Amino acid sequence: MDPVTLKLLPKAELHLHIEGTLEPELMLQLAAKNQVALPYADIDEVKAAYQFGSLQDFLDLYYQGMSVLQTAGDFYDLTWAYLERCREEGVVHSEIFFDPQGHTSRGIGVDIAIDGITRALAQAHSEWGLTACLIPCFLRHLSEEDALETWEELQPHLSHFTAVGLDSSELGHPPEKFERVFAKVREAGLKVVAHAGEEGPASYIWGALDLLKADRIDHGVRCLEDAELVERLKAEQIPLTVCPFSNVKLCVFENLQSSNVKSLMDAGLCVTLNSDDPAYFGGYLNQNVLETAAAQGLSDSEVRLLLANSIKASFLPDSEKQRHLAALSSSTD
Ligand code: HPA
Ligand SMILES: [Zn+2]
Repeated sequence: MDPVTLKLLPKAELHLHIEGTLEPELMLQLAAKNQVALPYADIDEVKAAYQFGSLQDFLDLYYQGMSVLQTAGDFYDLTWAYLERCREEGVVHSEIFFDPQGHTSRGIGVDIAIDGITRALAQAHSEWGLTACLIPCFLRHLSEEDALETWEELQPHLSHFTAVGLDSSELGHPPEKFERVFAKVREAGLKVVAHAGEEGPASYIWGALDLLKADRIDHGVRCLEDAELVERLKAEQIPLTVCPFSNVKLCVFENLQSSNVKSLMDAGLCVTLNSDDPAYFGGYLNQNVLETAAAQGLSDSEVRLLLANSIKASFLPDSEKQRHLAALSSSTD
């Protein structure tokens, strides 16, 4: 598919960490403003540091990078820059993760992050009609107790959230560690999403489904190692939010050619493509879609199916889904 056509097609992004949209330029600018010391002299040094051998390598720099975010205005600027990118790329709806514990652990209250992020979301909605959901995630390398405390801190802000997620270091931190806190999340009427089967085994996807009752699986690419799991994901059409550039940068796959996007689609699964942490992984949504389609040999109708899946798998109301799906199917290239 050509880039101009892709830009014009309505699409949703469902796996995007707002802290992972922190471009090196803004990172250095905020570091100078807020007097936060970073181990980089200039933008080239920041970019040169983005060579990751694993998820943990990335996370170490990701948490360091977010330390420059100090004020509500900083969170606003960060979010606004991403939303402008959505406008340019024809993303009509975005479901945005943020990591409360990545901020509270360094003395920045959840209210500061939420204030800045939601101000930018409201402005994009009023200026060009972009819709968004905000999804706080628990950091799985921290304790259950820490997640429970964070859940309490989020209580005054629940009306801003559609779902709660689970992210950070996967291996050694299976979903069962967070069964009780996600029971509270569901009792509060929120949806559940969880990173699973990125670096971790297929059993973590079972855990996310059966114990956390996840509505969607973030990444999930290792599901193909378990035929019974694939049957379950297919039968229930549980969406997978796959992030091709992320998977290559974090060495889950060697390159886009060896990614399993096409195999997941051929297995009848509800696959969506997403950018995860685009400032760190080398590209935003449309570049992920275009380069993955080329590398995997996807036809234009398969690309359209991925975009339709992104709308269907979103947490938008049915009427909004129907509106976007109608616009997608009426646009011909
Ligand atoms: O891809 C990811 N996996 C786990 N945690 C994360 N936090 C930001 N990005 C990621
Ligand atoms: Zn992610």
